[in-house]
Amino acid sequence: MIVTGTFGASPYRIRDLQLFRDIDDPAVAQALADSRLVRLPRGEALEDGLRARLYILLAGSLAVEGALGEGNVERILPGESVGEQSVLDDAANLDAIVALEDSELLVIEPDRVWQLIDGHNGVARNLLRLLSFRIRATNARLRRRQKLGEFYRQLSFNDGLTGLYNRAWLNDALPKLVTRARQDGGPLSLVMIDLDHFKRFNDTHGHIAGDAALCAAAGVIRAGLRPTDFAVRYGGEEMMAILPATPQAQALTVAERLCVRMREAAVFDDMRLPLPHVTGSFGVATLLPGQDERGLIEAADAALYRAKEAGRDRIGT
Ligand SMILES: Nc1nc2c(ncn2[C@@H]2O[C@H](COP(=O)(O)OP(=O)(O)OP(=O)(O)O)[C@@H](O)[C@H]2O)c(=O)[nH]1
Repeated sequence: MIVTGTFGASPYRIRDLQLFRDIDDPAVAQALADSRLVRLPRGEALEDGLRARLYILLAGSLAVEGALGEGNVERILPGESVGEQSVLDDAANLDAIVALEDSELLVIEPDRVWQLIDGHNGVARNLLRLLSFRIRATNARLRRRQKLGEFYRQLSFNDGLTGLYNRAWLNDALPKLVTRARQDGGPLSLVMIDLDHFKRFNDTHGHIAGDAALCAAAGVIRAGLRPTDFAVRYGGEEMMAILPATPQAQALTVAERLCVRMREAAVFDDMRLPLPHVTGSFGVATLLPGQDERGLIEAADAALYRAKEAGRDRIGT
């Protein structure tokens, strides 16, 4: 950063600067006459950015990476200012300010800023307008970020292939569902589902056809549940249906329905040629008093094992 002179000796005029918009008072220009001008070569950072000063860009352009960080860069163009908030609350300016091209800035020391605010209503009004604009812009950015965060959160809870909830979702949601069931004293059932001889299906028809079969099975499960139930891909070719407020007998009916529909579901690969149907084995368990989510999963797993042992394509309890 190189000091190049003073504002009074420069060709710049206050009417071109946002903070002095609509102010045609020679006293304001006079108050700025001995304020320094500095040159910031392209790529260089404003080193004394930690000091509470007001900078007005006269030529060039700046990138300001604000407190929101993470690539949230604001571009400052000639006539615009940075640092006004630091001057007002006398706090360090933590923004990283870098010249995007060779730039020239007017530096106004905090005492001078206050002098201008106290002495000229127009400056105070313009400053309020600038701050209001910044608050609005920051709020809009935060809202966008919040929406994006929610979008990625949803994405991180879904299985990319089948669109069902994934294991991360299960780890987060199942303990809550168990706690709620305990508090309400209502039943909670879980159906563990495993596609039969899926290795053979993959080996015979290829992995892509296997993916299509997984999607078809997921579609059967999703379509066969109530809106209050949850369909999860537990891992590989294992899926799960979580049935809140559902006693064992009703859960068995649901599992039976899914088993029949899976047996009948058409599976297509990319060539749109129908492939052999896949079947599934189902293990049903209902939350017992004192049981936690782990115990519930283990009980459903054990029931699934019994269905496999009994010949597959059926329900185990
Ligand atoms: N196409 C495809 N296959 C998968 C995916 N995830 C797991 N698999 C396959 O699923 C198969 C599971 O095989 P096993 O665990 O031996 O079970 P199985 O052949 O279904 O046998 P049983 O469960 O005893 O009926 C393996 O071949 C895995 O490669 C996937 O995302 N896509």
